[in-house]
Amino acid sequence: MILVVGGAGYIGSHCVKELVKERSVIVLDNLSTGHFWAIDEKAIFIEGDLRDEKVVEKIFLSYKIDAVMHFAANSLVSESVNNPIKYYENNVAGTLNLLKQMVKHNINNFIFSSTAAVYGIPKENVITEESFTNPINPYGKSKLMIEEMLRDFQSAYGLNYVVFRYFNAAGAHSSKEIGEDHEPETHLIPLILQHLLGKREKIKVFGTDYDTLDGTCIRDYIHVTDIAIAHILGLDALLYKRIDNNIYNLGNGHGYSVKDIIDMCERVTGKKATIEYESRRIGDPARLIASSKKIREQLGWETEYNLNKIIETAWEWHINKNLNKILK
Ligand SMILES: NC(=O)c1ccc[n+]([C@@H]2O[C@H](COP(=O)([O-])OP(=O)(O)OC[C@H]3O[C@@H](n4cnc5c(N)ncnc54)[C@H](O)[C@@H]3O)[C@@H](O)[C@H]2O)c1
Ligand SMILES: O=c1ccn([C@@H]2O[C@H](COP(=O)(O)OP(=O)(O)O[C@H]3O[C@H](CO)[C@@H](O)[C@H](O)[C@H]3O)[C@@H](O)[C@H]2O)c(=O)[nH]1
Repeated sequence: MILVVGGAGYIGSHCVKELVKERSVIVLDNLSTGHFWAIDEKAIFIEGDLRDEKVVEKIFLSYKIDAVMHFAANSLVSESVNNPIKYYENNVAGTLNLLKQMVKHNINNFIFSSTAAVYGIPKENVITEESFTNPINPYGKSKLMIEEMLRDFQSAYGLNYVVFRYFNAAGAHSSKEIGEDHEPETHLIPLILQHLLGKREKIKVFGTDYDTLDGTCIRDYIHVTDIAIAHILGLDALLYKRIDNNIYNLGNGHGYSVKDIIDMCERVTGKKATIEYESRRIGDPARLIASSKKIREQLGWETEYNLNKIIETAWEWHINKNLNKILK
């Protein structure tokens, strides 16, 4: 049985959908940013907080857990700058609590959601796992601290782990049942699509004076189901001892500017956006593009969704969600 912590959230719920095809799954989530409706009905759900030792211990005593996938975190960069306590408490202390219980109950396999934010402002145009890590905000720092904690737990207690550093997760499940649904929403693609659906007056572009071709920031967008598939491959590799203790970037290897994304959203939806140009958002690096060569070579990961398909699935999900609301 696989324990998915944060399985009601955006990326966690997509991983649960893949996992339940082959395995028994139990989800622990406090529903702080996730949704009960997003959890696949084949999974067992326990509403609780990962910082609550009793809740976590009860799960480990009640079920035979083969591996833990850990998605639960707070992950808003600007919030982390203003409220670092929340980030060190939930991300770092919460993960420590989970790992302590894993050691106590002799559960050795762990998959962790890290982020491109651990690289800070990278020097390279394309980032490999060997690129220097130098996070510039408490969110990125909290994730890097956990990565370091994992190394120590490996050498002291024999914990086997895989860390995935996601670049910009986007898109929605092909069933249109689940997709990105954050409140407040801060991510570029859902904000543009909400605007094009008439739910927001305009789309703001943060910064037009970056050292990029059109002056706006460049990111590497990766479909949430491609991320989920990487987790399945990582899990199998861990359980069948083909790898241990590895860190992998998850991205498509293509960089798109904010303007490119708006253009593509307009093309997919057939609608025209109203754009407002603003000054830079604090803490945004100009360019984040992943090399995912390592996971492609070692685990045979292949991505299925290009930017066009990412935005198409996201758009279908937004329309479907809107329809469901109208019908209710
Ligand atoms: N979305 C991205 O582009 C992106 C990029 C890089 C890394 N990540 C990382 O991926 C993971 C998932 O991101 P997401 O976008 O799905 O976020 P999300 O907010 O949608 O999901 C997080 C889930 O964890 C739950 N949770 C939070 N704190 C908890 C706690 N103390 N106890 C129990 N449950 C708790 C939330 O209710 C939610 O369901 C996070 O760790 C995030 O840092 C996300
Ligand atoms: O209204 C908006 C929202 C965003 N942006 C820009 O769009 C780009 C993408 O922003 P966003 O969608 O907020 O994602 P990121 O800030 O790049 O962060 C995401 O991707 C990172 C990895 O690359 C992860 O660490 C984070 O958890 C995840 O939120 C950035 O240049 C933003 O400045 C705008 O111009 N206008």
